[in-house]
Amino acid sequence: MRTISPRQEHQNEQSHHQGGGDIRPISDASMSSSSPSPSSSSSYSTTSSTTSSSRPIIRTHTHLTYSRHHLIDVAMETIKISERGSYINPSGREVHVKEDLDRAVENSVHYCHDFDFRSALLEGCDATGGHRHDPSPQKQKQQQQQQQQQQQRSWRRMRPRGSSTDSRFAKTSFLVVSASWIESALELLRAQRSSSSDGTTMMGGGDSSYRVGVLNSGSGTTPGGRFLKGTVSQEDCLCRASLLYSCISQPRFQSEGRFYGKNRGLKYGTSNCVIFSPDTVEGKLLDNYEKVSFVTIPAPNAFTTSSMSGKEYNDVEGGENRGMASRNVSVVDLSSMCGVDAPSFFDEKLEEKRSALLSSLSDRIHRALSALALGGCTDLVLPAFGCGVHGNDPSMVAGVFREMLTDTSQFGGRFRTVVFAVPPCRKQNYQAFAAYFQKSDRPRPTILRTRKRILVTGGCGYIGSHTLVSLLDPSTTSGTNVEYSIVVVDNLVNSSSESLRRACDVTGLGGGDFVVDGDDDYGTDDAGGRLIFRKVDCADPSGMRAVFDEFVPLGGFDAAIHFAGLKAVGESKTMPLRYYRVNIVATLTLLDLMEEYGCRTLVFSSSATVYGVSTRDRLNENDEVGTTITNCYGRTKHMIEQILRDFHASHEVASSSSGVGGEAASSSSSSSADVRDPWSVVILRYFNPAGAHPSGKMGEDPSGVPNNLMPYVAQVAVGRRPHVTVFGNDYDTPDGTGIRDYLHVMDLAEGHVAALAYASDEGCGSRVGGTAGKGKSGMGKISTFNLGTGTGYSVLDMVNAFGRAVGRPIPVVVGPRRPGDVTIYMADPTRAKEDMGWEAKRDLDDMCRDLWNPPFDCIVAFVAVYNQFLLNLCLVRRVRNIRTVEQEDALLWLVVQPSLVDRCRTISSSAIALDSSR
Ligand SMILES: O=c1ccn([C@@H]2O[C@H](COP(=O)(O)OP(=O)(O)O[C@H]3O[C@H](CO)[C@H](O)[C@H](O)[C@H]3O)[C@@H](O)[C@H]2O)c(=O)[nH]1
Repeated sequence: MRTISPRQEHQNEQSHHQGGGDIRPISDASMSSSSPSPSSSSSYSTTSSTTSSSRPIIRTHTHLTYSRHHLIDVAMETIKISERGSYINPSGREVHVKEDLDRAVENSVHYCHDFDFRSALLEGCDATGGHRHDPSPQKQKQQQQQQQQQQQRSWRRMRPRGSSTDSRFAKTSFLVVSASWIESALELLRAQRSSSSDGTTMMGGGDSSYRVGVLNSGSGTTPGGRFLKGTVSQEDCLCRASLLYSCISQPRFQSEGRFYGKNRGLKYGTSNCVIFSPDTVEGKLLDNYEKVSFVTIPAPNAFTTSSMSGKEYNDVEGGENRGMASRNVSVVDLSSMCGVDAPSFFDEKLEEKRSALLSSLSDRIHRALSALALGGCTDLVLPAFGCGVHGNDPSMVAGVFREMLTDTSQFGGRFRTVVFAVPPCRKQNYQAFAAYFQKSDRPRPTILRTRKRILVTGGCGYIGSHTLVSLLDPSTTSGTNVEYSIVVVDNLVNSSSESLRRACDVTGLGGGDFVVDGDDDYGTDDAGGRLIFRKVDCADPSGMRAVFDEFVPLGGFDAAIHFAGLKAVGESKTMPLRYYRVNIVATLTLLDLMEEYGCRTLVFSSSATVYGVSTRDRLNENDEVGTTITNCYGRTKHMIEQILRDFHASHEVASSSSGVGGEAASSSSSSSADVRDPWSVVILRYFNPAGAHPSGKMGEDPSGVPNNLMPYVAQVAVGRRPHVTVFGNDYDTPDGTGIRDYLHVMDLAEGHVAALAYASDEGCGSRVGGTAGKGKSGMGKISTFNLGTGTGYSVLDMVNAFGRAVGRPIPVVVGPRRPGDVTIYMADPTRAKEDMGWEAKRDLDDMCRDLWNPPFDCIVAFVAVYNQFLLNLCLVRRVRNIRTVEQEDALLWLVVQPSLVDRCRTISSSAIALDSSR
């Protein structure tokens, strides 16, 4: 169990926690300098203000969420690499970094708070690194001369051939990317290198004279922030992924008056001292490491201003901001960047504080850019400086950067490419920077994908886990502007978190590391984790509250998909109270918390069973529901639909009575929220889901005897059961057996993506999973959709189709009708197609083929059991040595199915080969 609540954890980290992003484990294959495979990466969120065809394309890998322990291990390994001076690369070769690392450490420069960057830039040299505290003028002069000579030597070594600090480019090329900083730096290096080698040119010409510099929004008091403690601020991530820590943690930066010494001596805030670390060894486990320069300076902290006056802030925030105007640092016009919030800032005191913050921000950004320019950096990777837990307004920060970097400004043309890298989880930061670095006469970004965080209850089950695949798969959501990160809550009563690992596996998102289990002290997904798991019962208010609380600092949830609940029709008849308690209470708990935390978009997993015993062949959403339902499970679904309608209606009443002026509605808790967002609810009535993910790695795994037809048929096909009992062949249908609307589970999964887009007004529902639709918006509404194909198949159709997929007939025995079964149950799916643009794409053969595709891992597991069995036979010659039910079950499979044994043998050998190659 967690020993510290995520909220506490977040608060504890606030002083150094910058907003995450570059979790880049030392062993992460994506560190490799080779191009990422399409399945493990996605290119997105690239906004450029130039039309240059040769601009670097930043590809961003999926961001993984790692346990804090893992991150600490990575940090320790980084330290060891620094000490050892070498590392073993992925090919097993020892790569020596010592020489370059020593040089980077030695050449790291400290600029004191009064170092005059402006003059240094004008002179085109870096001067001395600035020592303010020299005791005598004579000694100071002597020291300066010495240092100048030393620096000149250093710069001669470091400065790229053919360039000087005052070299200028025709134009700076800007990019805003949803990616991590190191990743962006690596891509810049690759892009520059390829533009040099293939003869095409970057802005300003492609040659080898480039140096990539990264702005590190660092801790003022502790080198590397808390990277040794496994946290995920920008600095933490940079220090794990490079050898920057060795450069900034040197004792000479700790002494009084120097960077850390100076900052530690301040009562409030941080100073504007700067450390420039040239050509720091970066990318520890790349085949060959790269060299990137870093400038380290703390970002001003917006929260500091709330506890003091603007004057105080100016005075104490390093104490160096006084007199900034006299150093002629350009301060951006405040009114131009106040956006919609502007009026609230014109409170006199707030205005004063904001002005002070802006001054400090301008000063620090100026100093950071100056240090990078003096250091000969031609291409920059910049963060949303201080826009994480330091609370700076991203529009303000982007505005300051623009003021300093664009064409006519001070650094206009000073750099060749400037990449603003914003971790995917920081969509507001991304949008602010995209807005500032995209002018109307320049092409709009073709894709501006934002990340939405979705809470999925019951996500480990059959339909839930397949839906995760669709939500995570870029090809499913390619028609939308969004990308999803998912938090799954599930009590695992009837499922396993293994399905999440499989979901990650089939989407190429990183296997087991991707899943964060609730039983350990793991970090949050501040770095943009795509799939997080919390083992929580949806009906447990405190457990669920902890999950909502945990994600508040990260922006909370944009929507929820509610799968959690019990679903066995037969069981529900024998334990009705359990069904009512679990299904209804879980929903009420979820709704309460969604309301409280302002998450107002819900997709609910209902069932066609709510239509009850209908006499209509094709059911549409306006048909009567509820009156003829034959089991408690179905009634819980119907009741929840009713609850959702009542709940939604109550908000419509509240918002209409609150009026434009936001007059109080009846309930105080809802009235404040009602003027913000309307509730959008989509109820999905599933018909008969069947099939599995085509990879064969996922599927339905019912415990005990399957209730539904297709899982039962599958067990007969593998010899686990002798035959299928057909429940009645005297129905009024062509072959006498019942007809149902069977739907491929991946079509059903895509129906949820469409529903989410529809409910959230993403305007792209028409492209998700189906053909042309109108893509209407369901925002603010409650809508109900049938998810079915509109085509019916009889029991015998299904059994025969499966027999075709398997390659032999499936034995059937005709039995009596099953009580409660109806003759025909088919969907009229027109509304889903017209409103959400969704329709089923897969047919009966797809369903049977994918269901038959046996899970690879499962076969390998059986091979292991089979081998164990043979061993036992040899040793003891008694079958009794097979000890577990699973072993007996597996043995039964293997004995009954010799063909499967053969397949197992074949696959077994390739599995061994696979293992040894890893
Ligand atoms: O061993 C079996 C199992 C089923 N059937 C027949 O196969 C058809 C499908 O039966 P399922 O149990 O697979 O599915 P149902 O249509 O009965 O019910 C399913 O679909 C419903 C909506 O159509 C509800 O969602 C319900 O919860 C869900 O179990 C029926 O004619 C049934 O009589 C057999 O002949 N033999």
